[in-house]
Amino acid sequence: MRLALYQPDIAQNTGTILRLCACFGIPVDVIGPAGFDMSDRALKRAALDYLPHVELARHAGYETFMEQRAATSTPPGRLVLLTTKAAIPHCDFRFAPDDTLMLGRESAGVPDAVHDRVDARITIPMRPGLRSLNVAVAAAIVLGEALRQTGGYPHP
Ligand SMILES: C[S@@+](CC[C@H](N)C(=O)[O-])C[C@H]1O[C@@H](n2cnc3c(N)ncnc32)[C@H](O)[C@@H]1O
Repeated sequence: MRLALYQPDIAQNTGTILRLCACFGIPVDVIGPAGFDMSDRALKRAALDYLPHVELARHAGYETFMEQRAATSTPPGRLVLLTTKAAIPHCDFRFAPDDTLMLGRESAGVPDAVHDRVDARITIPMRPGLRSLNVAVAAAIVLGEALRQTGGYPHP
């Protein structure tokens, strides 16, 4: 399991997600350009001292991210997009241990060209009329379900 953040624009959210992934041993891909620098104080405040404990890969853009995935010696697994514009509820989706869960940017999600290129799209069901969850909250909800299904929680 991996998490990918598409052009994140709020440092606190990325810091919170990095801490989440440090705790569960989940590698993170940050797909640029991001709306902040990785040395941002707000990111560090949210991630606390967990940053050295997360495996972080940074990519200049979506194309380089996809090229790098294709270049790995083992098949990269599915790219699963979390989006409010999907029909499959995350609880009904069968996760696999090699899935990469991709989250959109806070301001605009992902562009149509990215939306159309992923292997699967899933949504966290919400009450009608409300726009979306915070990206870090969405990451925690889906990562929790994916780890539960795949037996991927750490076994201390
Ligand atoms: C603040 S939301 C983005 C809202 C943006 N206006 C849009 O139209 O996508 C940031 C990201 O959190 C994730 N997210 C938020 N709520 C979600 C939900 N109910 N289901 C799945 N993903 C969600 C998605 O990855 C989304 O791109």
